[in-house]
Amino acid sequence: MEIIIEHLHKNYGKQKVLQDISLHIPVGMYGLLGENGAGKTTLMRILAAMSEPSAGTIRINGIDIKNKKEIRKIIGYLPQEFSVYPNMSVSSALDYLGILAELPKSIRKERINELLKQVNLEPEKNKRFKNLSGGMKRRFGIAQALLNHPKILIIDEPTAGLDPEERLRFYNLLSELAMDRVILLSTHIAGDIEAACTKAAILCAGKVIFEGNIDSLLKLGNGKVYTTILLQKELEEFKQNYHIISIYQNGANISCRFLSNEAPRKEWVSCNPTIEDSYMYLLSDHKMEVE
Ligand SMILES: Nc1ncnc2c1ncn2[C@@H]1O[C@H](COP(=O)(O)OP(=O)(O)OP(=O)(O)O)[C@@H](O)[C@H]1O
Repeated sequence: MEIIIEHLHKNYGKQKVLQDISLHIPVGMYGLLGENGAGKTTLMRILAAMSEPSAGTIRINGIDIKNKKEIRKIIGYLPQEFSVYPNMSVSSALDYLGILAELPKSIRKERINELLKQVNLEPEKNKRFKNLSGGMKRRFGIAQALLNHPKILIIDEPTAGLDPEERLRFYNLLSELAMDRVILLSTHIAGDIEAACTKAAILCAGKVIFEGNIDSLLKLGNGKVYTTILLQKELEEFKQNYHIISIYQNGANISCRFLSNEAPRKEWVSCNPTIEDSYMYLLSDHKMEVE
């Protein structure tokens, strides 16, 4: 089970939304990280056979992406904005989607009960969709994506709007599902990738600027992250020279976490990078190269 993408390009008119993307996505959870507009949804829609590439090849479990009918049989897709008829109950909405997914009537009821258990929505099965919490709606979204036992699951921004507890529950569910599947999930939150994935790719303005293990992503920030104490009046000038990650006001002083390529100064304290730090470092370094 794998997704192999080679030299993929996608243009919308003159806009080059994806440029020369080559990725190998194996079994397990794989993160696709990037800022708003980086091209994550565009890539996912192409992989879900809902949009056509402008150039390049994609094979999913050896099947060419051009073979849309076969591809759709092995893929489950949860789009960023997923909704069903708001007044339908959870179980009848899943039944309706099961009909659309061409699940035979003889197995539909059993499959839906199985899925409701798997995503922990059984107690909610008679609730109207519109009355589910944000996290429950996302879990419903996973259930509908799993209707056909897909070996590949593509999930766009899974935890947008979820509270930390729901987010954790959602990732635990995905981890279970990733044992024997390819799960590709997109996010603009670096912490999500760290919590859930072993491998990731980072997209910036339609190009892959990193691909590899989370550990090697983390290492990119080594020796680049510092904290220092500034006075309020020093902050503006400091901002001009360094990429600030966070600031914390403490009376007249400001504690500032920032990125630097320079040799450390005595008033700076070196920090171990978080995945967010390394991601910010990679993005700012890439943008400087482009400028
Ligand atoms: N159907 C379309 N027609 C024209 N341009 C599009 C279309 N879909 C996306 N784009 C453009 O492609 C670029 C990438 O959009 P995309 O939705 O793939 O980014 P994203 O990384 O998923 O962003 P977000 O995190 O905000 O969802 C954007 O500039 C967007 O405006």
